[in-house]
Amino acid sequence: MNMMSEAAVEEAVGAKTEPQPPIKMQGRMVSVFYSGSQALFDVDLDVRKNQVTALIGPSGCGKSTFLRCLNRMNDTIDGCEVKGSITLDGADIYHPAVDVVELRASVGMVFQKPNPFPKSIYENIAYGPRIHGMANSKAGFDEIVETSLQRAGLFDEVKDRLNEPGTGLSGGQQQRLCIARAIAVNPEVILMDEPCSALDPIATAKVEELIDEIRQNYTIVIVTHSMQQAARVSQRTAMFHLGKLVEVGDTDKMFTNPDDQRTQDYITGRFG
Ligand SMILES: Nc1ncnc2c1ncn2[C@@H]1O[C@H](COP(=O)(O)OP(=O)(O)OP(=O)(O)O)[C@@H](O)[C@H]1O
Repeated sequence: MNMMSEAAVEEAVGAKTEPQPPIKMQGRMVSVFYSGSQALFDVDLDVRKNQVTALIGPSGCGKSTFLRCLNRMNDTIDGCEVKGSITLDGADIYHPAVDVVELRASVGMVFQKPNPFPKSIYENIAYGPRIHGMANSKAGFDEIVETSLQRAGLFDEVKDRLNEPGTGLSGGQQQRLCIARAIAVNPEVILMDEPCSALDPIATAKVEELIDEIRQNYTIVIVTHSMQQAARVSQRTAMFHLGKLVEVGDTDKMFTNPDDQRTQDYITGRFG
């Protein structure tokens, strides 16, 4: 019998389904407890490579809690316990042999409030690469600093004041500095917890443009309260409610034709 490959069958019938990018991170049955009180319930969620995945849902639904599981930031919270499994390229990130400092370089994080170190712009970027021994000469670090600032779309604005304090930049510039700092240690995934909530609309637009550009090279997971932002920047959206993952799907579908009534109610502003 003449068997056709799956791709050939799709071509023959004119199927338009785009192949999904490979899975970069995978959460299975992820539950989180704070001092025994359960905040996240059995979450199964895949994060796909070179996509932006948006986590949405009403306040307190567990978005940040799930985000922090992806680079073990919850380890830093007393009384917090994570159950289930989370993998990066198929490897368990909670395995006892995992070096958490290395993990957090591979899975970097950008916070709600820009938090540059109280050091120069240059040192904000060079600090991580120095700890990780990524260069062995001044020229090597100069190159990392320039490339990271370029990638974060900030180099032209700061190239003449690299030795001035990072805290002297505008809020939007500080947030792009924090993105450059995450980029400097060669991450594979960048987690962003409401990265624009402290920024004005123009700075927000710049960071959103930047997110769209850098996803070519990285995988991004973003927590946002802004439905417009989720719709603008993400390819996949995951909706949380009361600690549970309600549904996840292509952003276009989630915002036009979600399967779950709770998603419909949330995106149309009926609750949250
Ligand atoms: N450090 C903590 N200690 C104890 N409980 C916590 C802690 N962080 C979060 N929680 C609880 O876990 C639940 C989920 O919180 P989480 O911050 O993950 O939600 P969220 O969806 O990100 O909320 P928001 O949109 O308001 O930031 C909430 O009930 C919250 O009170």
